[in-house]
Amino acid sequence: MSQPPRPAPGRSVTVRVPAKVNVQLSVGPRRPDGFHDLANVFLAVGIHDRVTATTAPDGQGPGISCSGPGSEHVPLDGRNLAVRAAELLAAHHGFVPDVHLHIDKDIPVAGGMAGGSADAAGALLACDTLWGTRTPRADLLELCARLGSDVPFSLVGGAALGEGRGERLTELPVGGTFHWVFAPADGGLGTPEVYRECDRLRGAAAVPEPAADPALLAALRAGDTAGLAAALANDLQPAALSLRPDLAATLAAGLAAGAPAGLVSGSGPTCAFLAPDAEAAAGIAATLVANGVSPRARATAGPVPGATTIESHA
Ligand SMILES: C[C@@](CO)(OP(=O)(O)O)[C@H](O)COP(=O)(O)OP(=O)(O)OC[C@H]1O[C@@H](n2ccc(N)nc2=O)[C@H](O)[C@@H]1O
Ligand SMILES: Nc1ncnc2c1ncn2[C@@H]1O[C@H](COP(=O)(O)OP(=O)(O)O)[C@@H](O)[C@H]1O
Repeated sequence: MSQPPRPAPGRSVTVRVPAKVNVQLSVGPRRPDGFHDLANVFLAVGIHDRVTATTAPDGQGPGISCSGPGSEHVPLDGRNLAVRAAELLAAHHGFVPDVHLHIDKDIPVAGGMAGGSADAAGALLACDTLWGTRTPRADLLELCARLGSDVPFSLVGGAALGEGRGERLTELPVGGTFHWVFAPADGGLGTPEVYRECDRLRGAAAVPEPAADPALLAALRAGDTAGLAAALANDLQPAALSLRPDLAATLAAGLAAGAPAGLVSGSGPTCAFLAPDAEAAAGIAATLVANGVSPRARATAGPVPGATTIESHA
């Protein structure tokens, strides 16, 4: 094994990485490998985790710590996707990583907003910058796809259509800013469990191949909130509602508070609502907090950029 370029101890790089909402999640039949082909229209939104990579003493492998809401549910060992990302990047370049990773979480954990994927993409970018390994973008995207289906999008951000498992991205033009309210729920939903429930609910019914909705893509391109509201669709929503029937009341409460449309974000249980503008979004979030439906409801907007270095002392 070769040695990494070794910045002085204590050098650090901080990357911020956005959450996502799936404005369309079209799920095809279960594949022989257990995954499902998707037409997954991702939008990156302004809720971010921060990943800081700091040079650590030799020979210890990656260390990990985590702060912020829900951090007690994040594994602090080799199961952590950020740790796996650092190990994978180091192996790609042929060395053993000596790095400490700190994750400052703001993305709801196990919430259907790709928090773990964000941390993986953030760790890849932070370590690549800290180590000066200058990994080509195409290689970084390939490493992302090995870490998880959603990880490439966390690196890229903006809006994109994910095909295959969701890892094959085509960036999408967006003609404006969309305003959102996110209503996190207590507890999480396991992604594999939600896909399994989707298959169970479908039973023997024929499942069409997944396809992106042209009306939804046109609404994104035009920055047309009403058009996007009419086209929002999530094939995993019936499964998430079957596992968490309480989410139906959250969706109804968001509409009652004035949102033109709402849906479960990805595999859930976070619910997402579109709003006509920033002021309306703030009002809907305040209502959901005040009536106790979602004490952590918050307003934000998208699209926003993918993983971005915000501090470098390397
Ligand atoms: C549902 C989505 C929507 O964007 O995200 P979340 O809402 O959970 O964040 C994604 O498809 C989740 O992507 P990600 O969380 O990266 O999944 P992976 O680690 O690749 O796979 C975890 C498990 O989910 C299932 N899975 C995932 C992707 C896919 N196209 N088909 C699947 O069936 C498989 O059971 C797989 O073993
Ligand atoms: N860095 C990480 N942050 C959050 N969860 C992580 C991380 N690494 C591994 N996990 C695991 O991944 C699971 C899914 O978390 P997350 O990615 O936040 O949700 P989702 O897949 O619903 O978007 C968590 O239950 C946790 O056990």
